[in-house]
Amino acid sequence: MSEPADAPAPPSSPFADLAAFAALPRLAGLALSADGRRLAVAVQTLDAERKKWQSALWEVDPGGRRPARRLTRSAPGESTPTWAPDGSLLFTSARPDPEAGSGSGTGAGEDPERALWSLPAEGGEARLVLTHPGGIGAVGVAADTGEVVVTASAMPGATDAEADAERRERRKQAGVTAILHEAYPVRHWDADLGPATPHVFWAGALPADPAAGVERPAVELRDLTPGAVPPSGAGDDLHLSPDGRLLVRVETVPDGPAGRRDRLLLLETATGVSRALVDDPLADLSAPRFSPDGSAVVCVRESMSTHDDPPDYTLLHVDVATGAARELTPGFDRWPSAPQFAADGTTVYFLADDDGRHALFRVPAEGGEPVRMTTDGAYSDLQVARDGSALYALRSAYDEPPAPVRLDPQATGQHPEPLPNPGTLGRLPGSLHEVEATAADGTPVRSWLVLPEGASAEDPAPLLLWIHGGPLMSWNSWSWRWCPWVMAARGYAVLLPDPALSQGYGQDFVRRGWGAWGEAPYTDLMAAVDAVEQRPDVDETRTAAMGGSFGGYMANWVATQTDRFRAIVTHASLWDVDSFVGTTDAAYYWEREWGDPLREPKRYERNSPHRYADAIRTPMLVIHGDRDYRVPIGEALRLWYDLQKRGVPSRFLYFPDENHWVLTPGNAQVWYETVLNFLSEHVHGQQWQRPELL
Ligand SMILES: CSCC[C@H](NC(C)=O)C(=O)N[C@@H](C)C(=O)N[C@@H](CO)C(=O)O
Repeated sequence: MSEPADAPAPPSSPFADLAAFAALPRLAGLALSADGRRLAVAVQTLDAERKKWQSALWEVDPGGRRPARRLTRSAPGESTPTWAPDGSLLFTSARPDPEAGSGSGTGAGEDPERALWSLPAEGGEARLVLTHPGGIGAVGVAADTGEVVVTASAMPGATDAEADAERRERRKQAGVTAILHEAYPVRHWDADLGPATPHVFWAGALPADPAAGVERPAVELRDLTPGAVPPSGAGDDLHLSPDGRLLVRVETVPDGPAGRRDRLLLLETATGVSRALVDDPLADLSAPRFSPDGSAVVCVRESMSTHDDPPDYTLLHVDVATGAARELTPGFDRWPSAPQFAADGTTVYFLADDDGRHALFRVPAEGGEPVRMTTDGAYSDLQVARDGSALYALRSAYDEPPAPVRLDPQATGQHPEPLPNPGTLGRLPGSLHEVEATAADGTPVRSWLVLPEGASAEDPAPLLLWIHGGPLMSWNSWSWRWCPWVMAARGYAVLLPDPALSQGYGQDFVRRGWGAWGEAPYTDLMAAVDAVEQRPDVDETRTAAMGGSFGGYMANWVATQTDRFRAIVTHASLWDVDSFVGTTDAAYYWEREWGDPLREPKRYERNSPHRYADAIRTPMLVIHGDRDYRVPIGEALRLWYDLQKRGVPSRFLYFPDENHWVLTPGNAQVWYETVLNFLSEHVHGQQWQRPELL
């Protein structure tokens, strides 16, 4: 948690200048080399034209001594860093092959698809390793042998890359982009599913660099999933055993006429023969990881939610030979994720939301009590040193963007050591506090509160309630997309509450809001606002509310229930829950909770904001991207029409080519600019300023 330092705030905080904010480096995707001596991290920065974020790979010293250094550079950028046991660094990139024409498959004059590249251990130029007409997705490397699997989308009926490329070309030449679906679902986030389907391909041992003048041998891809069928295909969630003999992967299978669920498959890489490892009709399985000796797999089991019960998560320890599975975290009242074995296989590390943090835990592989190892912050990309000496991860917090850290594999209560990296920020324009309110039923509701510099009883700050999405999530990590510091730099206090349905407070806290989104989640939010409005440094007469996705649902709901806010911003929001559930990319996910609207209309009638549109008095800013398949654009179109029809002062910021998020720097800047101008108009009573570029 940050407290204001004695030194005055730098006058030119990047959070006060949207262009400078967009230019801050953003870190993601950490990878530790097999010898534990090198870390690679992907760093996004603006491209030369400031039109897109470009990802490059940087090396970070695990010892914390040497400064980070940039390893790769190209206009399309590089991502998915993965070390091979020989010390070479594999990554994916859509950069052109300097040797195009030598049989690499990326022809001159065409935009190449994302391919697999290798940067030699000793440095020098990266070389192109393999391509596929559908582009390379995930990359898996066997820890001991260095053998490689990749995922790539293949056209139906194509038996090799040549046939695949030919089928794509025929569609292109004929001007056909249509997709014929015969099964649900048809879209995912912002991607159309089909006609190509993801497959897993075996690349095996990658050939060593040839001698000068000798042509590089082509890598043959063998399809390990020839039966992958639309719409789901073979996903990216997979892991190779250390000896490369086995692959464990998540397979999505039909669950009823229009439902899907995920099971674990075990596959022999030499033969492609596979068997179900965990196939549970009442649960989704994910995140499988082999033990260091390959005899066991640890994975996440998510029980399928029902009309009455939210999902619950646990870790399974599965014996590879017999398929016998046992729960590793029974009775643990948090939702474990991203499990991994310790170097000696005796312990499993995992992450879980806990009390406004995304903490690192460990549990004995034999089973036992999970132990929380970290105090503050949110961890991801955990890397286990093979000699057991250290753990590495990206750590962020509400007041710190993701950065690499070193952790002790044993200690609890850790404040890990930060490693030199290119993403370190200067001072933030305010301070972060943790606050607690009490709901009407006595349940504690905790929130983060960002206070701008100078907020005091003499000069109280206007308040912005920011509601998180999910809804089964928690405010616990840095967000570039929902950055409260941009608001703090303009003098707003920002309240980030975790109401009923949030993760990290136990199953009963989720259950309080299940199927009743307009009840406890809403009243918890109001309790949190009531409590901070008592503070002398917060101005209870100048308040606004905003949220995205489920948070947008809630912003809409708030608009229908109270006039206490001066303005409401609703991004990618659900308005008519019935139409949302039927048109989102995974309708079956939501119908488990909400029910079929024709047979069980009650929840829809009680909790859908559109039914209470007549009650809205608060000015609203509606924001939506047309390529949002999670919350389809129809929600915003109808909300906007309903507001206009009723004469509610409102504006609609429409992004024709953005998705659920806003992913380009220019659009992200006008997103913040429009939101800030809308707040200035209604919270501060200033003249509306139309952003110059809109
Ligand atoms: C862990 S909560 C479930 C997320 C949910 N998943 C599906 C399959 O729909 C989801 O995407 N919910 C959105 C409506 C939402 O609120 N998304 C949040 C979080 O991803 C957002 O901030 O966009």
